[in-house]
Amino acid sequence: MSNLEFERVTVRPMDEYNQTLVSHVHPPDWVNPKPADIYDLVVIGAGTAGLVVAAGAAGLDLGLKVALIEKHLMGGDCLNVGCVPSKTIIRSARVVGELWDGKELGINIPQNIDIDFPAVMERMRRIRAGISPHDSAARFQKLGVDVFLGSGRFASKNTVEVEGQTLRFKKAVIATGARAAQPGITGIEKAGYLTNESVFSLIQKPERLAVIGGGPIGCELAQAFRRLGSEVVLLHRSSHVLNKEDAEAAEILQKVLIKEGIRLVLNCKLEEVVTVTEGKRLYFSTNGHRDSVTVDEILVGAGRAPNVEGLNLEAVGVEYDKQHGVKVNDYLQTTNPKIYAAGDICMNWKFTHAADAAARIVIKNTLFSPFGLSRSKLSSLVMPWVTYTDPEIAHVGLSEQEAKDKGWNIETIKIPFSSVDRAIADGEESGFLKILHKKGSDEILGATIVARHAGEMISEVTTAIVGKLGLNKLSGVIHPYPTQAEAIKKAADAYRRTLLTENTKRLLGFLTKLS
Ligand SMILES: Cc1cc2nc3c(=O)[nH]c(=O)nc-3n(C[C@H](O)[C@H](O)[C@H](O)COP(=O)(O)OP(=O)(O)OC[C@H]3O[C@@H](n4cnc5c(N)ncnc54)[C@H](O)[C@@H]3O)c2cc1C
Ligand SMILES: NC(=O)c1ccc[n+]([C@@H]2O[C@H](COP(=O)([O-])OP(=O)(O)OC[C@H]3O[C@@H](n4cnc5c(N)ncnc54)[C@H](O)[C@@H]3O)[C@@H](O)[C@H]2O)c1
Repeated sequence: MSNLEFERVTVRPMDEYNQTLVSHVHPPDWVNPKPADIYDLVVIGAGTAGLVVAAGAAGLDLGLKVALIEKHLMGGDCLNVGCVPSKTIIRSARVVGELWDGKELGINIPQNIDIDFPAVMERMRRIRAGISPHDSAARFQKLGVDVFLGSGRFASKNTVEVEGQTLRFKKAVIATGARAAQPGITGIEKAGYLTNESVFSLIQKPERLAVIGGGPIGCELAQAFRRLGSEVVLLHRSSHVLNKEDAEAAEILQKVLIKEGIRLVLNCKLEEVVTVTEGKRLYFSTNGHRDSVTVDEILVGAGRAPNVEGLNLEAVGVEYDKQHGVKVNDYLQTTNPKIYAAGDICMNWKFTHAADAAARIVIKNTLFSPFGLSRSKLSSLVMPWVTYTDPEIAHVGLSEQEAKDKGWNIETIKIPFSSVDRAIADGEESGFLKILHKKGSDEILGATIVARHAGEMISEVTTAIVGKLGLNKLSGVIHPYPTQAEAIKKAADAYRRTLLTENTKRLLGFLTKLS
């Protein structure tokens, strides 16, 4: 790649922090190495999935030759325009949420909280730059990976081209991720809008912000911007936000969003966006009523589009579609048996930890499963996820609806946090824990937690599912008092109480009287 092309890689604003970020994840003076004769693995895309595959394969010290190709910023969405910047500004926004609760907790807070939006964003840029050495070109080079900066494209059944060089591979991995899907609303392209790729470059707070899409991106960022001082309208197509979550959980979050001053429009059909002197005007209808709202900025979080373009997948027999991405089997193998895929490019679970877990499967299946023996399967993963709103909504395993759809006989135990002492002390009683188990058995099938730190709690349930620890075992686990995680023990105890039939109760009563 020529230096001129490198210079075009910028992350706005190009302050000292973003310069540091770029110097790590797309160094301007990087010189692509001379390719090896043949690579055991060529990985296209250096987001979480690609990085984990490359580091895992090269880091084993088995002398494997691994090439990693990245066209933009190593670290992909997670580091640059996803988890890291979003969670960093959510942290600042949480302070405001805490202050708003101050009066209830006996602390009088001044009417006007002074929010320094530029400082919030600068802190985010500083922290992101500070984390970036972990995903840097230099670190991967040290690990023994040949890092190529440029756009990767299959040239033949066993070669990939990057910046005029040809890399021969034994196996290849597509880890090119996804980007914000275009919303397809009349006039929106002309009016202009932000996505996750541009919103973290803001240095001034938008006074009025419309967020399109009430998925994880929309909900997390709508709440963060509201708390950081923007007037926010959240426009969502369905009857509740976070479609993939338990409706009761979403309902709790919706109440909080509304209480915090977000205008929430559900069942929203966006019709048109027009630029007027006052700003960007969005016309929409909801439950048969036409309405409009005028804002300074529009943020779109309306799903993802897989990065399948420009890879020349047809030439290597890799099937894909533009909505769901690269087609893979349970072993993450594409329709070309030598080519695998991992992460957002091919999976419904679009999470960093899912990309990481998939990358580990790919390492195993490409390098350590001779003749296809002992391959790992995607379907064997137990996948938790968390939406980092306040309260957080965490989930693992099956939902009630999925269990019903499968025709499974299930029981649900629900523990409201209003019955958990620590949550009461914290003034955080509105959430709940729901655990699903097989009817007539203590086997846990899934759980949803709505709580300020639900994300920290869900791993206990995940561990129980993975380790096949049923509710009987969890009931014997001592949970420190007072913690919100006691809700899990309460659920386990509640299950054990269901084992007490009238006869056993009578027998126990009788034995107690005798002793
Ligand atoms: C705002 C936001 C917040 C999020 N928050 C969370 C969170 O809190 N927790 C969580 O688990 N997940 C979160 N996610 C999701 C998470 O970021 C993704 O699931 C994860 O980054 C997927 O990793 P990946 O490696 O599959 O793809 P990506 O991270 O998208 O990486 C793909 C890489 O491939 C490169 N590439 C594409 N085409 C080519 C090519 N032809 N040649 C070379 N390189 C190419 C791209 O430039 C990119 O760097 C969030 C996402 C967003 C947008
Ligand atoms: N905490 C996390 O783990 C986290 C955070 C952010 C993003 N992510 C990942 O990123 C992915 C993308 O997030 P997302 O929120 O963009 O996608 P999403 O698909 O989960 O949600 C987008 C929502 O927007 C709605 N929508 C689409 N077009 C619309 C329109 N024109 N008007 C109104 N509503 C519309 C959809 O019905 C959908 O429910 C997610 O799948 C998630 O896995 C994860």
